[in-house]
Amino acid sequence: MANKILSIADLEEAASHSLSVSARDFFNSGATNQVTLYDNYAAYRKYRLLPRVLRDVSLVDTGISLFDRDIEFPLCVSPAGMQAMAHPEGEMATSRACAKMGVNMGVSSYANHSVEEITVAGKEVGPINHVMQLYAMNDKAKQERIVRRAEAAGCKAIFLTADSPVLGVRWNEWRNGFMPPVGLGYPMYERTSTEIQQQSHDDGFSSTNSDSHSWATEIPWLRRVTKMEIWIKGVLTPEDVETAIEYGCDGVIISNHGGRQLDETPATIDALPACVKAARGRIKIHIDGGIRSGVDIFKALALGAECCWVGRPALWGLAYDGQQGVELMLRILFDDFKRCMQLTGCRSISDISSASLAIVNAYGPLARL
Ligand SMILES: Cc1cc2nc3c(=O)[nH]c(=O)nc-3n(C[C@H](O)[C@H](O)[C@H](O)COP(=O)(O)O)c2cc1C
Ligand SMILES: CCCCCCCCCCC(=O)C(=O)O
Repeated sequence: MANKILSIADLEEAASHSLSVSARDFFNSGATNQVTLYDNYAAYRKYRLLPRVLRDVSLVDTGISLFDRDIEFPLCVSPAGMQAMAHPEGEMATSRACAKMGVNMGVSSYANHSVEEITVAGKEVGPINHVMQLYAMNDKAKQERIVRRAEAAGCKAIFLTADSPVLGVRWNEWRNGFMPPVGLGYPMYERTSTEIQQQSHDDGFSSTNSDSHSWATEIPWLRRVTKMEIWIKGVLTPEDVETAIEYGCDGVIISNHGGRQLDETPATIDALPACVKAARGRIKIHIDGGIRSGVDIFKALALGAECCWVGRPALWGLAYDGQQGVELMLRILFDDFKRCMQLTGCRSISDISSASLAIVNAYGPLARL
């Protein structure tokens, strides 16, 4: 079965056969008109690779160091909620697959398994670092419990999701009357399945989530309650990179939540260069959104990202074949990335730069960056 899946597009297609329409649309869709969802992927297509030839690429080092540990290649799995809707083992299977393939994982606050279960599952397979995704919440005592549980479970960072004061407009959820399947809870939110079923998805989010969040309320508060690194997930502008630096944050994820929050925000690969320029090396810059091949990872690094994250590909892997499906997804991206490095003449991550990229110009020859 596995040998028919050669690309992330193959995996998406295969996954769609094992998901209900409502679950598939929940995972795959973006907000309103799906403009950003599409752009995230399409924007990568305007770059072309400029290979340097006759270089010895027999030994290629794809690794980077992240949270004081080497990972196999510059890719991790983004926090995404409700993974047990894709496979009963949900986030535990994702964690095991990430550990097996030597990459890190983000744990969503809306995970169907607890951070304790997820971290243990991964660590039983091999070395792995986790980060805990967090929303600003109305109930600060509960928010603090999530942070403390994550730290006690060994998470290395908080990824504070900053793009979601309210949920994005998701027509698919309204059309399908989306509800998580009966039996699935949100243990980090201390919500049982029975409680979840009593509210619409949208109402559930707005009842727990704080829309009065701000840099001044969230970051100093987080610094007081944890020693973990603090990263801001959902940054798209150089101005917010600067603010993250002012507040002493450790990193930012250039992200538009996979096109699920505000539609018609820029593709993340288009937002990246100005953010990298503003950062001037003072804060770590990672990226997610629309990354579907090793070539996309290479392009993001060439434009200045230190590491990439993928959301939906892991969900498709899970839906296709649980832990093995997520491993397959990571293997496809690893093999493609390594091959791309070899074919562009890069022996290590530090060899990857904008010199390897050109931009398609509709009116003339390719333009060098
Ligand atoms: C089904 C689903 C659930 C998600 N849940 C969360 C979440 O709970 N918290 C969060 O910060 N981001 C969440 N995200 C966004 C991802 O972390 C990530 O930013 C996005 O999926 C990256 O885009 P990609 O799916 O194109 O790779 C979710 C994404 C999906 C598809
Ligand atoms: C406590 C009940 C809340 C129910 C709302 C869950 C919303 C999950 C949002 C996950 C996410 O970020 C996404 O993109 O989807």
